[in-house]
Amino acid sequence: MPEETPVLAAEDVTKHFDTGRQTVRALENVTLRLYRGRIAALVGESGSGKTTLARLLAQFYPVTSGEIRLRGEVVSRPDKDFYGEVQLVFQDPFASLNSLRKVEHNVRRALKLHGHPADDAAVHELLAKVNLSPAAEFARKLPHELSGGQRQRVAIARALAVRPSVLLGDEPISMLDVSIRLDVLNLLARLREEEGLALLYITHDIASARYLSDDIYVMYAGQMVEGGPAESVIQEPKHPYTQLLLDSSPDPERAGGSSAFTATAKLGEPPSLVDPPPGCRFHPRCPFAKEQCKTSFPPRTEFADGSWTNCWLHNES
Ligand SMILES: Nc1ncnc2c1ncn2[C@@H]1O[C@H](COP(=O)(O)OP(=O)(O)OP(=O)(O)O)[C@@H](O)[C@H]1O
Repeated sequence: MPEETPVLAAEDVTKHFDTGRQTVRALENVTLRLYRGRIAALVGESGSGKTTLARLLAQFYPVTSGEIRLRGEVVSRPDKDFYGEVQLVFQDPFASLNSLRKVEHNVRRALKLHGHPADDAAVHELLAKVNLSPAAEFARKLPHELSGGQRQRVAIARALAVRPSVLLGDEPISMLDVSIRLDVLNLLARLREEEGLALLYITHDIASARYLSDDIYVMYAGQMVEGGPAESVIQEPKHPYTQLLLDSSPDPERAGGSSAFTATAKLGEPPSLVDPPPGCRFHPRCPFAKEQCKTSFPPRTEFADGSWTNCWLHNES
């Protein structure tokens, strides 16, 4: 990952939700950095904290500890300028669209809100940018008159209207028909290229992460366990959990194969985050777990290929 200052970063972030009766320890000391013109994928099972991290990055709610930094500066209270830079794209495109108003209204509103020219030409240009053409025709439709993929394109156009430098995509294709998922991924890749956007792509599908991203981050039960250049993480996964994810996602292009998991790959449930296992939260499912793993979370070990992991198997101390 590059040396330059990240556009947006979560630094050593912890998030606990206090629900009154109990505390959900959703994220523990997690760091993730997004760079201009790069796509980072965040992968992990359901409940690993991916959405929570995206929402912290988008400043939907405050961190329990740690920092969110925009171009190196700590963001203490999000304002209009922050949302001019950071936009979220949800799993369900309806979440960010006013379903009672036409596409053009939805896009125009975002343009106006951030002080950009909001005439028809500006609206049509954005629709064309997300491959909705003829733009004038799509502009006059209501969200429910579109297919899921078209609706997600409108949601992306609406996010782009703000001219952000960061786009956070929370499972942006998982509700779409399989046949058009690739189109939307390709659109995101093109926007990264053409607009120099920093992109976060959240998914539980490590194969699509490999397809789209430059960097991959792997999270398990609220702990960040591995990260690095996508090919290093895929071809030489260091953390047993990453190996498990790969083993349960067959990929003919991946060289070799691991591991101690083939027999046990689907066994085990992610732990409770109210009373999570101490140490490395993966240890109850890990066939390589040592005593140390049960008591303390390991420091990061870095590798020559640019990847890193937090795993006692790779730490001599
Ligand atoms: N507002 C909240 N109050 C209490 N607990 C919460 C809240 N938001 C999230 N959690 C809990 O935090 C944990 C992480 O949830 P999160 O939605 O971030 O996971 P995820 O990896 O995005 O999963 P999914 O893929 O299912 O969306 C879960 O145990 C969830 O129940």
